[in-house]
Amino acid sequence: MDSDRGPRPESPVLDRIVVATRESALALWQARHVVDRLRALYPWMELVIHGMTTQGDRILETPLALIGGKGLFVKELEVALARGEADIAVHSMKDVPMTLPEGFEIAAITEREDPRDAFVSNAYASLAELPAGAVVGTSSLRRQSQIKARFPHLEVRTLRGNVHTRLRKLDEGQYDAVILAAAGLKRLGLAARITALLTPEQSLPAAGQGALGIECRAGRPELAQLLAPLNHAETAACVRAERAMSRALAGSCHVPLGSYAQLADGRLKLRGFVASPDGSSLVEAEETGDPAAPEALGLAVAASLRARGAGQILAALDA
Ligand SMILES: NCc1[nH]cc(CCC(=O)O)c1CC(=O)O
Repeated sequence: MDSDRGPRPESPVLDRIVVATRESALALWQARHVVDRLRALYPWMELVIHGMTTQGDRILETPLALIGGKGLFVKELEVALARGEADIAVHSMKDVPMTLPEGFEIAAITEREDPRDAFVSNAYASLAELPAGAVVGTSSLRRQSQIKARFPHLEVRTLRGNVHTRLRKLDEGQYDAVILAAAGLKRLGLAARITALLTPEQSLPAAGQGALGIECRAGRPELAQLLAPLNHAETAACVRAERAMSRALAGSCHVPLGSYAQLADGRLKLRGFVASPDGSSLVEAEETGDPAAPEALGLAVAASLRARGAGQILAALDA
């Protein structure tokens, strides 16, 4: 029973996968990327993209931290999975809450694109060159706290919307510079807009930045098995360490924190920071551990941060 999609197994358990995605240009790129990879692996498979608008896309002016966080980009896609309207959802791992709701799993984490933050400006070459009072656009507490701690003479202003909207607001002159994820710009063919890449010392990335996660309902082993080849083991180890650190510090987008792991010489190195939103307090820590036990490393860095005063910063946020 060969179809025009090429040879297929005698009796496939699954011959159609519906992919739920948001409809921003970046989300669609990410969904198509996963579809292309699945098509290369399973040419006989029918692959359907199911575009959806989420709360996070509808509420555009308010900083996400004030309206329920980045989970707003994920929840509606999970409802589609729960209802059986879609089989998988493709997310930027940095938008995925640190604890998934019961009944869902991340079946694969794809190879990381550039995890760094990018400085984008039409007039200045780098953060260091911005004059006192220059206006930098970002709505991420993580980026804001680091800029305020390291470049206290700059003014940080809210910037929301999808990648194209943010660049338009820069080009209209509303900001002297904006900070965006390099991964998003590169995926959208906008790498030429990157004025400078920020080093991890200037702006430590968010947990999971640059990696995609493929989510499905738990308890679908036949689906999980089809997705497994898309998992990139090194990226997954890094992202698991980063997320464990963030989770241990009650990570959400209400908390300015960053977490960034790298593999080198068979060891996993994880750096993290926690800061107050205005950057007046910022603590950093770094530990090295076994890539086979990434969560343990995440917990170790969280403990180091607490030993350096992260607990007080977190307590002040709750107050
Ligand atoms: N918060 C929105 C978001 N989620 C993921 C990315 C970029 C791609 C990625 O990190 O995988 C972006 C845009 C940005 O932060 O500039």
